[in-house]
Amino acid sequence: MAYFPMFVDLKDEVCIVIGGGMVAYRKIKALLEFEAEVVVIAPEFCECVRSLKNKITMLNKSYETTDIKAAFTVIAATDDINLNTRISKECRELKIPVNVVDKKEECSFIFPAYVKKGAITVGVTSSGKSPIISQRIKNKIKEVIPDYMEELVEILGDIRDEVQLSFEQEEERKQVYKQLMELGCLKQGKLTKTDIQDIIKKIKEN
Ligand SMILES: C[C@@]1(CC(=O)O)c2cc3[nH]c(cc4nc(cc5[nH]c(cc(n2)[C@H]1CCC(=O)O)[C@@](C)(CC(=O)O)[C@@H]5CCC(=O)O)C(CC(=O)O)=C4CCC(=O)O)c(CCC(=O)O)c3CC(=O)O
Ligand SMILES: NC(=O)C1=CN([C@@H]2O[C@H](COP(=O)(O)OP(=O)(O)OC[C@H]3O[C@@H](n4cnc5c(N)ncnc54)[C@H](O)[C@@H]3O)[C@@H](O)[C@H]2O)C=CC1
Repeated sequence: MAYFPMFVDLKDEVCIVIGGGMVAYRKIKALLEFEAEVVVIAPEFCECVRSLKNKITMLNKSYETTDIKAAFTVIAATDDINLNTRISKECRELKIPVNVVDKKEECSFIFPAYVKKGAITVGVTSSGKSPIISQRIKNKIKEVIPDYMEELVEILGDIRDEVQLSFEQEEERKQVYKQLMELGCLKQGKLTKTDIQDIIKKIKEN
């Protein structure tokens, strides 16, 4: 059985992390990279979590059921197995997606190992079977995505409306993107306005 990679927009969504140890820290770092609004609840925070104090809200207390009411998602990352199980149950009752760091069966979603380059994200999962293998595959993938892809994806993203308006046929639109992508890779992301207009013109004329 394999898990489906569902990509979620976390920008400004309230993500509540219960627990303030190293595992929580890893999850917090990931959530912050995707611009979530992170609230961390724990009676004790490790040094790493404390170092993020300007980017997160820290509530120095033990978990209570009412804490999760307004959450978009919850991460149960305490070292107390029974508490993690309770948090999972309470989230499920409220239909809040929950991640539980010590029990895959209690998660409604799991974290991937990922590579992020601007808007490009590659996520790897072993569906809970071996995080260390996911980590290894991620490190290999990191080596093969050129840095210029970040810039190129922005350029191609910015012209979508114009291309949509200029070409009626899907096949023509596809040709525009394909040729721009190939030229963009050749020029390591440095596509100019003239490059774009030339390709659009050439395809219009055909
Ligand atoms: C199910 C899941 C739930 C979830 O956390 O979402 C889960 C669960 C558990 N992890 C455990 C252990 C380790 N986890 C890591 C590392 C990562 N774990 C991550 C995700 C996930 N871990 C989800 C499945 C992901 C998948 O399918 O691949 C990553 C990918 C993402 C992240 O953490 O954000 C991140 C790599 C990030 C990166 O490098 O990019 C390492 C390696 C290390 O520490 O360096 C070890 C030690 C080696 C080992 O055990 O393999 C244990 C046993 C704890 C114990 O033994 O006490 C459990 C509990 C269990 O197995 O039930
Ligand atoms: N999913 C993953 O990737 C991994 C998961 N784990 C699991 O994660 C668990 C946590 O690991 P660490 O962060 O290293 O543990 P830790 O002991 O460093 O941190 C636990 C945190 O939980 C907090 N906590 C305890 N009771 C609480 C309560 N009632 N309310 C709120 N917070 C509470 C503590 O104050 C502390 O901040 C481990 O028990 C292990 O089973 C371990 C390795 C990887």
